[in-house]
Amino acid sequence: MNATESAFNAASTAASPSAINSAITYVQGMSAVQICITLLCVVLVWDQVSYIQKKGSIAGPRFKIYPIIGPFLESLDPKFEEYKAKWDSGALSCVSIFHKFVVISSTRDISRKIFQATKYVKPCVVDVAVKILRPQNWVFLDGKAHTDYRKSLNGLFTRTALAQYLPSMEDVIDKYMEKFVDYSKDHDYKPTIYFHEMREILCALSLRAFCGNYITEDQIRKVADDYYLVTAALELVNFPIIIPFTKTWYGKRTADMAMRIFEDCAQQAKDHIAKGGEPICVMDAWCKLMHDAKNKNDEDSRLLHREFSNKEISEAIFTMLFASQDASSSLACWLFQIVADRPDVLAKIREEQLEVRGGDPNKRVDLDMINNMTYTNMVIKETLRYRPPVLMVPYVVKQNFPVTPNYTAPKGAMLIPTLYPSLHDPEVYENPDDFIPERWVEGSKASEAKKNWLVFGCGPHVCLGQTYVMILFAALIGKFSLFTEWEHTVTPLSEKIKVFATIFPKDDLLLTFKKRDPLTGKLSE
Ligand code: HEM
Repeated sequence: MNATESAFNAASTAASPSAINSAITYVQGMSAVQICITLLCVVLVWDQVSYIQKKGSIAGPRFKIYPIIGPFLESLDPKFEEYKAKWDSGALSCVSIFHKFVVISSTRDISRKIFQATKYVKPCVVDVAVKILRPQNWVFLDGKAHTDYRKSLNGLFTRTALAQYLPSMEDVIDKYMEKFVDYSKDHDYKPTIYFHEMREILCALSLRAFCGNYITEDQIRKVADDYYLVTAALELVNFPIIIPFTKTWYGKRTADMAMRIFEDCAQQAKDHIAKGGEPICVMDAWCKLMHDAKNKNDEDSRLLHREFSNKEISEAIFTMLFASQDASSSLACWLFQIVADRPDVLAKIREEQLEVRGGDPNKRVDLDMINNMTYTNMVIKETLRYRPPVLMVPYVVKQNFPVTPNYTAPKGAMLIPTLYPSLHDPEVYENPDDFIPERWVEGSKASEAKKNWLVFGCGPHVCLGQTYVMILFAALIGKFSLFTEWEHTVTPLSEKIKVFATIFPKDDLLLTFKKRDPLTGKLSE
């Protein structure tokens, strides 16, 4: 240590206690009110300075208009139009709610970069999700642990695996066609809200596909009836501690109930496969993969060498239900509305559906048939583009992330890639706000623009169920088109977007169904 340094240290150690003493004396001279006001001012200034620093050069209010809370009240009732204004305000924009700093990306390339930046980001979940989905759940894994677990699940959603689940899914579709017709009949064929019915059919379809016949009708009804409690508990803004009789408490109770059912189903699937049974659902397929892997030694099989416990399987199945339920219900609502409003589209679907069945409407659905549903598939793709169920996917920044050459997202910030703008990019999709299934013909600009197709995300967390969605919806809309006639009552709110985890028509979808003869088109009551 040199002389100057020792002198400086001596001076500062000597000065510190006296400075502290005078500060203490000053504070002691202040009244309680003065202390509170001073603390409040410090917090307010710190909140604004920290916001301005994190914001840097990106779009967003120059300072927090509502100190501390930011636009918290708006976030309780999110509006599509407000989101859109935010995306239009810049490639990167920000808001700050309480201590959470949120950065939103609205361009295709930045969004893709975020989805793929595993070094810097990981999916962001609300605090209470860890309690409801359980801390050891695979969805909370990151990096290599996540990639390895994903590899063991990917095999459950290949086209070949999905073909095995189709027969039981078709049974559910048949049952619900009758149910919807009866429901409309009970309401004298007057338009009725079908938002809840769509959620129920999708829940029943998922549960049958995931758990096969191990889950009973009563159990399906119970999970389908109560599932909305889980959605409500996992809303972005919710109290992080589970207090009895609050939304989060009901949500956890429902999730625990569903996982108990899934645990029993998992054991039955294990027994079925051990006895040499063929897989007919996701759980069977998982047990079969584990069973077959025992005799193989390639890298992918090694991941399945260990026995996944019933509890673990039940937790993974619950995440699949959780990931699928809202997004699939959103797609169902828009698809039934859009097709009903466009009789020319419905007529073409019907024509194709008869054609792929060789003129026999009662032929059971199989994978070959689905592969030939070119037009039906284009209608589903266009619905997903026109009304993408998931608008944004929240990620959290693990370490300072240079998102662009001019902006680094700070560690701890929420970073949200947006999907909607890429899917309404006029450079790729001419008249992006029009519904045009033909834009998806093979070789077209839209079908070649793979980078814009962000409906299911991209990168290591890309949607596990994307192929399942395309197959399921082709079977679903195909059968309903052949065997039912449904009418949609258009209201001024039908085309407006309501945000409820995913997106839905603002009038909750007014429909009525009648039974239809698939060959003559004759309606019966
Ligand atoms: C129309 C329906 C659906 C849409 C639009 C959709 C969309 C998405 C999106 C945008 C993500 C985030 C991807 C990312 O971060 O890169 C995701 C993840 C996921 N989805 Fe879907 N999804 C749908 C249906 C389903 C279904 C039916 C399943 C059932 C198996 C499912 C299972 C998952 C899972 C497990 C993840 C998390 C994957 C991971 O973290 O590795 N999704 N989905």
